Amino acid sequence: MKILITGAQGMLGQAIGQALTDHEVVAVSKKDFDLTCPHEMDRTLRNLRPDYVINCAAYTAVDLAEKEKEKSIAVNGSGVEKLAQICNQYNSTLIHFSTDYVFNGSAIQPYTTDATVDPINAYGYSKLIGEKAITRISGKFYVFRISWLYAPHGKNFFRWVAESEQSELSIVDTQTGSPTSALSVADFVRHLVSNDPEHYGIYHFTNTGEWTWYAFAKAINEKLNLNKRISAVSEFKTAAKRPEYSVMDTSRTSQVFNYTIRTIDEALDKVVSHYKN
Ligand SMILES: NC(=O)C1=CN([C@@H]2O[C@H](COP(=O)(O)OP(=O)(O)OC[C@H]3O[C@@H](n4cnc5c(N)ncnc54)[C@H](OP(=O)(O)O)[C@@H]3O)[C@@H](O)[C@H]2O)C=CC1
Ligand SMILES: Cc1cn([C@H]2C[C@H](O)[C@@H](COP(=O)(O)OP(=O)(O)O[C@H]3O[C@@H](C)C(=O)[C@@H](O)[C@H]3O)O2)c(=O)[nH]c1=O
Repeated sequence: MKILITGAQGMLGQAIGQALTDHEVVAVSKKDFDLTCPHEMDRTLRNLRPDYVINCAAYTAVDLAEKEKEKSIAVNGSGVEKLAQICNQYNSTLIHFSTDYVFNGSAIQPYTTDATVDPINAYGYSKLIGEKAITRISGKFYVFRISWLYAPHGKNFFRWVAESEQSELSIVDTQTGSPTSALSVADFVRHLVSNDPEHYGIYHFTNTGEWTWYAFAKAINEKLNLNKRISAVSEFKTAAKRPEYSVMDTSRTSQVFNYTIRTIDEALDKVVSHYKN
């Protein structure tokens, strides 16, 4: 397969690039494929005619988005809309990633894909605009809502806990979600590209199980033998609100794609082992 990966230098883009070694991959980053430059995107797809476009490019600064709403929408909303149109025009299947932050967090059981969306921060709102545009344009598309992404590389919570010089961390235990390894997402994408059921739509992909950020930090601390003192707090002041509960139901994804998803604990073990080596 000929595959274009956008946002290839980001955390997920790198992980997916490393997982797709059996395919002809063209990896592009913001400087040559900017979601806010339709002509650049059109030219690339016209020349390349990829079977798949895996869009890992996004505006992901959750707190900054509160101040930069327009910019976040230009990338995650209008930019994604344009990309979906261009994929349609050149008959490429679009694989796109959205977020658990499209939900308001008031649920008490895992969100299914048809649960009501109601983002409570600007980033979630901008991602929802992108999802809706892709669905409206239709065509050959997969949107995977993922959550709390981390990896041995890139900027993420796992690396912050592992590398912070602070010996004591105070972490919220009032938000619950499913930390998801970018290595797991990449493995799933590899499986999808080789076994595409052409069953397009919106899906949830997370490692299975749930932790609070505090529980996640404790698990990282233990598995890496960091010996930090980690305490639970009920509040950590941030510019953007975060959902209190954003666990997503992944059962449909497992069924449709015939794929067993790793648990949060197994996935963390794997990231820890990569991180150490
Ligand atoms: N990180 C997380 O916890 C989660 C992420 N997601 C989603 O997963 C996807 C991948 O996220 P992740 O890998 O963490 O994100 P990163 O921020 O690590 O990577 C995103 C990449 O997109 C690039 N980018 C930013 N703006 C543009 C633009 N206008 N045009 C082209 N490229 C651009 C960034 O470049 P530069 O750095 O130079 O700006 C960066 O390399 C995103 O869709 C995100 O919304 C969903 C849930 C959780
Ligand atoms: C630095 C710090 C953060 N926290 C809290 C704040 C927040 O609730 C939680 C995690 O903080 P982060 O800023 O790493 O996480 P955040 O940027 O909210 O992560 C989100 O990113 C976007 C892109 C997504 O799509 C989401 O799925 C989610 O992964 O930890 C503490 O409790 N103590 C601390 O010292």
